[in-house]
Amino acid sequence: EEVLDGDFHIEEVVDWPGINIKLGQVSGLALDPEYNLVIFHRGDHVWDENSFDSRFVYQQRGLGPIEQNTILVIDPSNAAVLHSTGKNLFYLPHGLSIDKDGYYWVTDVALHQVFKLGAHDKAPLLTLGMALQPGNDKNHFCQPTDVAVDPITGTIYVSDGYCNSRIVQFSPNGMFIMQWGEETSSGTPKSGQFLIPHSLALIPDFAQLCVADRENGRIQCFRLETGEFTKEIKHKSFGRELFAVSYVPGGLLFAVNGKSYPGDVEPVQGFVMNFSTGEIIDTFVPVRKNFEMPHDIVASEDKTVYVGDAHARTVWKFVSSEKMEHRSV
Ligand SMILES: O=C(N[C@@H](O)C(=O)O)c1ccccc1
Repeated sequence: EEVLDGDFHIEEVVDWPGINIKLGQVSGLALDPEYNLVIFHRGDHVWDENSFDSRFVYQQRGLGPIEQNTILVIDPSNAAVLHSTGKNLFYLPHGLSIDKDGYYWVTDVALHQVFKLGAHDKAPLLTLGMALQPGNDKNHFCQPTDVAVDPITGTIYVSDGYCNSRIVQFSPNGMFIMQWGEETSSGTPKSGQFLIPHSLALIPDFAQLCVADRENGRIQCFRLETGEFTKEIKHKSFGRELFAVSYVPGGLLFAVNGKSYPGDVEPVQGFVMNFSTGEIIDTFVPVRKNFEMPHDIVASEDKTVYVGDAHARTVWKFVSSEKMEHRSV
């Protein structure tokens, strides 16, 4: 297929007005069944060094939940806000994914919870974790980062989290099934060890789940059924941190890395990889503004890619250049 060889290039759609949408810290992006872009952002709340104590207990409850709508549904072509929801529910939004039935699955690192929401509902349909109580067992998370739902079985996978190092598997109705993963010990990180499992990409074609193992600067993939390690994808150009992954049926894996530390040579950028070989096919950066903390990435089958930035508080749209050429003709 032509996209898996060298002539594949991703470029920003520089006339897409979405970068002007007024947003808080953008934490999660997803596409709904109509290919609308859905943005999960923090409104007027921010995650900074005062947000948690040393035991990961959220310190800013007094602020109350975010009063703005934290979930925006955006028209992919003209970036119009089609629908917004999610006010007075969350304290620190993090991950967002949308299942094949169009339900939203979100995580909140302050509440240490995972929620299933209908696109037009106010109250969650399912809640996992105990509000504001960090923990590490069958019904407590610690700053859970993302959710992925198997389109075939409905099985729920949660990446948990900043202060745990595991992937937790639940049945479609939220019963704990099993977990895998452990803290990274000193020395070279081993397979199945994590240092902030930060983002999930479910790979239906290969029955695998890939995890952005953020502070280990790598992607690890596992068998959906068993949690058995299948492969690691790691490149020097990732630098120290790999923040997010997104898979497109047909074999492409997209990712964004973390901002460079002073003295690092690897720039902050997006990556397009061949899932099967792990090879990098292309890298990309925005033309307008700069990546500051690209926090999530989502891609669709037609190679449209969105990146959301928690520090730049913006979302960019990218497309593959051959598509761009048709557009320019
Ligand atoms: O990583 C951090 N935040 C991001 O992931 C995010 O989700 O905003 C963070 C780390 C230390 C202090 C405050 C924030």
